[in-house]
Amino acid sequence: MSANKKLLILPGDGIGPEVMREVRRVIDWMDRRRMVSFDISDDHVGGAGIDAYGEPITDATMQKAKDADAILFGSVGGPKWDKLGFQLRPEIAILRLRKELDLFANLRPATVLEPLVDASTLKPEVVRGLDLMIVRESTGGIYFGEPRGVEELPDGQKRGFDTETYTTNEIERVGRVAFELARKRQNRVCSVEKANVMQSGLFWRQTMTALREREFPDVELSHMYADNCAMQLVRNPRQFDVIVTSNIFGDLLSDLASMLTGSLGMLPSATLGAVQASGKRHALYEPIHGSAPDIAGKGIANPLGQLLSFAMLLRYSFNMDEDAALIETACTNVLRNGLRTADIMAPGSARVGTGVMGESILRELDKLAA
Ligand SMILES: NC(=O)c1ccc[n+]([C@@H]2O[C@H](COP(=O)([O-])OP(=O)(O)OC[C@H]3O[C@@H](n4cnc5c(N)ncnc54)[C@H](O)[C@@H]3O)[C@@H](O)[C@H]2O)c1
Ligand SMILES: CC(C)[C@H](C(=O)O)[C@@H](O)C(=O)O
Ligand SMILES: [Mg+2]
Repeated sequence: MSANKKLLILPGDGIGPEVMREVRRVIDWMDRRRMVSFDISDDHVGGAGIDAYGEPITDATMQKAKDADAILFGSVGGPKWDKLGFQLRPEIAILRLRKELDLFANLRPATVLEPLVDASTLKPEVVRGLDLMIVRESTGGIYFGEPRGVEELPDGQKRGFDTETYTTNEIERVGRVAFELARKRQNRVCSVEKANVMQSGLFWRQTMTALREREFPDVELSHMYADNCAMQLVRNPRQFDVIVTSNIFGDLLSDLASMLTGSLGMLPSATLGAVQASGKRHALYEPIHGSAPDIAGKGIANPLGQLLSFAMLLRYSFNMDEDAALIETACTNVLRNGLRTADIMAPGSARVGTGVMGESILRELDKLAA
């Protein structure tokens, strides 16, 4: 048993708190079994932050995030806060966390669990056995590039603009994460950009090529245009091992990849910073889905993406590989037993809501730990 692991929980909006509740039950279960003892704090962010404090994320919450060993994030946003203007968007909460904690490597694994082979909109023979890792750069690119804004033109029109920028260091540090991950997997990295139309895309390609020659000659590197990559992910997703790409392309391609696994509600993610001199590494874990306003409050959201994000937290921040595997196995077994939330429903399965899915996972954990 290890103690005093500082965990900050930020459930956010919409289905965020609904799926986070199921993680809290798993944490309580682990606590009861004395597997781990977290020093947990939580706070309001996103729309909930605006309602509680007048801003999506306060400096005090940011400080808690900096002090934490790991952050578990739900999801933010929703129609209630849509009209507040650009500076008060709930989404600023997650963007500020990524930027100020320098969480530059967003790992988005897309793994097809065997019981869900039929849940994908693609044919089983296309997705069976898929195990893909998308490494999305998450503190740069068009999300943060300057200049950005809306300006008046002399002819009376307006013009909105954002800027894609990438420096050598920004590309190399996320590239290193991808190459290092590949070494533990099938040793293949596919770097994705649009070098055919974007200066920053060509620079990304050249920088990745030079990095591989210099530091990772043992790893296979290929390059692909982002539009082709979107098509290839649907045509033959198993051709990929690790994909490394920019912030915006990683956002799009990971939503696409989620449907290979059955549902957006299934995909977890880890967003990691650099290992500091003290040995500490800032890290945030969240499902890739949003606050799903269309189903919020109905108790039908799939909690597995959030639970699997917690499993990633145990593995990456606390080296608790066995406990992470226990949760992952419990999730797979519950699906194997035929339980499905609405988003992954299949003929002959039992449709359950968020709470029953969570309870079934606890029962499964009981069995596995017996
Ligand atoms: N990290 C985040 O906090 C995050 C991520 C993505 C979107 N958002 C925000 O969420 C809000 C809604 O965005 P959106 O509708 O484009 O994307 P979304 O991911 O919230 O929902 C897209 C679709 O997937 C479904 N879905 C998502 N998660 C699910 C789950 N766990 N179980 C079952 N179905 C699920 C939704 O019902 C919806 O039909 C926006 O404000 C957006 O900015 C936040
Ligand atoms: C909510 C939004 C800012 C976020 C992003 O675009 O990065 C989301 O879509 C994600 O994938 O985490
Ligand atoms: Mg997204």
